[in-house]
Amino acid sequence: MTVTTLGPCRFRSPRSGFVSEEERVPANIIRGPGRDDDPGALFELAGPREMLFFDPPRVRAGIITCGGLCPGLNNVIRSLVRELHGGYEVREVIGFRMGYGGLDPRNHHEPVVLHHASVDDIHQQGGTILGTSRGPVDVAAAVDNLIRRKIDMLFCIGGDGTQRGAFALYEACKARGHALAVVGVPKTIDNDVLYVDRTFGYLTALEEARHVIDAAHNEARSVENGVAVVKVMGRHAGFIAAGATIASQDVNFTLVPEVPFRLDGEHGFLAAVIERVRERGHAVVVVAEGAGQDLFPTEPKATDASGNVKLKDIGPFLAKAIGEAFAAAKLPLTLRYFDPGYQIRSRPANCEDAVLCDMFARQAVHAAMAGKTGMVVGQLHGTFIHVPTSLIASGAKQLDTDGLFWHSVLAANQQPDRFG
Ligand SMILES: Nc1ncnc2c1ncn2[C@@H]1O[C@H](COP(=O)(O)OP(=O)(O)O)[C@@H](O)[C@H]1O
Ligand SMILES: O=P(O)(O)OC[C@H]1O[C@](O)(COP(=O)(O)O)[C@@H](O)[C@@H]1O
Ligand SMILES: [Mg+2]
Repeated sequence: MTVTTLGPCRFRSPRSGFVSEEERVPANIIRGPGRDDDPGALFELAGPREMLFFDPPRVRAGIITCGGLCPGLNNVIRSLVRELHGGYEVREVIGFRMGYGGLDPRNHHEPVVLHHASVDDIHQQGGTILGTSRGPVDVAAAVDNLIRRKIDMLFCIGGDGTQRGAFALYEACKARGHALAVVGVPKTIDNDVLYVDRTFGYLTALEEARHVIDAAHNEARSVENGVAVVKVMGRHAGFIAAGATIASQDVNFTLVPEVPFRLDGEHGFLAAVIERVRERGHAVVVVAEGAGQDLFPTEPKATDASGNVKLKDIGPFLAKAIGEAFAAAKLPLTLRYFDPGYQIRSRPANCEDAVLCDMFARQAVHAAMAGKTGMVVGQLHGTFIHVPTSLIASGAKQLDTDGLFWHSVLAANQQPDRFG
């Protein structure tokens, strides 16, 4: 599975610790009885190349952040800038502002020049110093701008949408005969990117979610019949809800998009909450924002500026349903509702995410210098790889409900496999 390269590599790299172009990382590594020996896709190993497509002192690089916030965005920006300037001594690094919209000069988001010193302490801040946005950009105008500014490589830090956008820019540049290395760094706290073991920001999100769950647990167990509902992010995948449940061990119900559930009936979710409260006096519910969407009436679905379906708000819906169920059962209830989504994703990166951000960023620079394009830095089995953008953008990762991770959730919260 080789990624596209802009052309022959004629310049010697100033870096060391080179990896070979021939080294490959298999998608499947488990062998044994009943297992297919097929290694699956073989990905290029990420890392510094001895020979480069670009002559470092002539390089002009661009960086952009798109989509929702995620802990570690500034860490990635910093390490990109430091690797480009410090590792390769490139000519110029430009930060495009406010997401893809900032590539179109008509939007008047003047780019900033990023120096070694200007990114000095940005990794200590949450958010992104460049700004971000959702919504389309005029690709022709964006490419005109990139060509006019003589940008050789563009680092696109973002989720699936950003990587689709990056691919559109790469294709448009190719059609215009401009050799642009477009390299993606996968971002999302949802951790739902294919061919990436763990996206940066995810562990910080778990840590923050756990603090909120601790508070929810304290609130619930300090009153009579206390029920706390915590809604966490996770549009199509329940990795945050599941991971926070395992980390906390105080959650009693975990609802995720991958496992549909029924509210009513003898084996429904509401009966289970009532039973738990009757037995133990309190309950903590963690729900991913994308869970239970089929419980809402089907109607034409609204989308945000990027084309993402706007989800129905499952948190208050569940809280209301729990309130009604307790009233019908004539049980007193003290309900506490927590919605910490923005509080979580705007945090600075924790230690493990900070390490991951640095690693992703530096591999992205090595790839771009070697002229790799239309690709995203991925990670499988703890090893950094090059993944064609088309493959990353072809789908999304979800929880494996037969896997160890989800089984650990069920072991921790003791909820049944299915409600209803
Ligand atoms: N299919 C697509 N083609 C081109 N650009 C896209 C596509 N999908 C999303 N984008 C753009 O990528 C940017 C980020 O997308 P978004 O879905 O908001 O966040 P994320 O990258 O985190 O998934 C937005 O500017 C959006 O318009
Ligand atoms: O930023 P918005 O528009 O409020 O959207 C919230 C969404 O952003 C996220 O935090 C991240 O989504 P993206 O990775 O697509 O940017 C989701 O978990 C959540 O559904
Ligand atoms: Mg997305």
